[in-house]
Amino acid sequence: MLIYGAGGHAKVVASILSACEERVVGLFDDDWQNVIWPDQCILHGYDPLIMPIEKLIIAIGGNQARRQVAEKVVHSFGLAIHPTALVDRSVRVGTGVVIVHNTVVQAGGRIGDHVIINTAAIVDHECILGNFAHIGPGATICGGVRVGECSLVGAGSVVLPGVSIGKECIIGAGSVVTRNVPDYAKVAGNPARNID
Ligand SMILES: CC(=O)SCCNC(=O)CCNC(=O)[C@H](O)C(C)(C)COP(=O)(O)OP(=O)(O)OC[C@H]1O[C@@H](n2cnc3c(N)ncnc32)[C@H](O)[C@@H]1OP(=O)(O)O
Repeated sequence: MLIYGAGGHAKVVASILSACEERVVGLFDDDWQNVIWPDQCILHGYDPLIMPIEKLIIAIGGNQARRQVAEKVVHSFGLAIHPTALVDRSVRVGTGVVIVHNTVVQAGGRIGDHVIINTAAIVDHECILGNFAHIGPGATICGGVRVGECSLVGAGSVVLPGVSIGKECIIGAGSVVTRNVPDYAKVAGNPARNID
């Protein structure tokens, strides 16, 4: 597997791949000359001609940055799903998705492309997560929730059943989201309110 990015999230992705006994054979980073990476692999700026048939994961936590990289990458995308993640077999998982240690994704879910479901998050039944969404560590997304493209649900937040979060929203860490959230909103607190 190739990974793009060399920060903290990339280390988590490498840990997942290692648990899956999959080797990181190359790492792309825009600042590759300054990258110190513990394992031996090719380090380079993005180049579509390097190992063109190897799959790639964009290991960048920032949603907008991950989307920008996806627009230029020519490689096809892989998946990184930690063996401790419980993903119901009915869940439709997109491409480039990263599902971290000790997560649960319940029946009937749809996970868009390049979504991150971070450590110990719970995504309950029939949730729809848009492309490039990020569910932060320890967040609980109750049943039937929608999270729009490129939105972040901050660490430890709770989203109540059936709530719809628009695109490019930020839900502050530790929030309780009780009502629908419009596109581009930044909300936080219990109950979550606009903080822009
Ligand atoms: C592995 C990983 O690390 S994955 C990382 C996942 N990331 C996260 O969970 C981080 C989520 N980010 C946050 O919670 C941030 O605080 C944000 C994005 C909501 C707000 O950040 P900023 O835009 O910089 O806002 P800022 O810090 O200036 O705060 C604005 C106001 O909102 C309040 N506020 C900020 N965050 C929160 C929060 N999580 N809950 C309640 N209130 C909050 C602040 O106290 C401040 O209130 P005030 O104006 O009365 O003083």
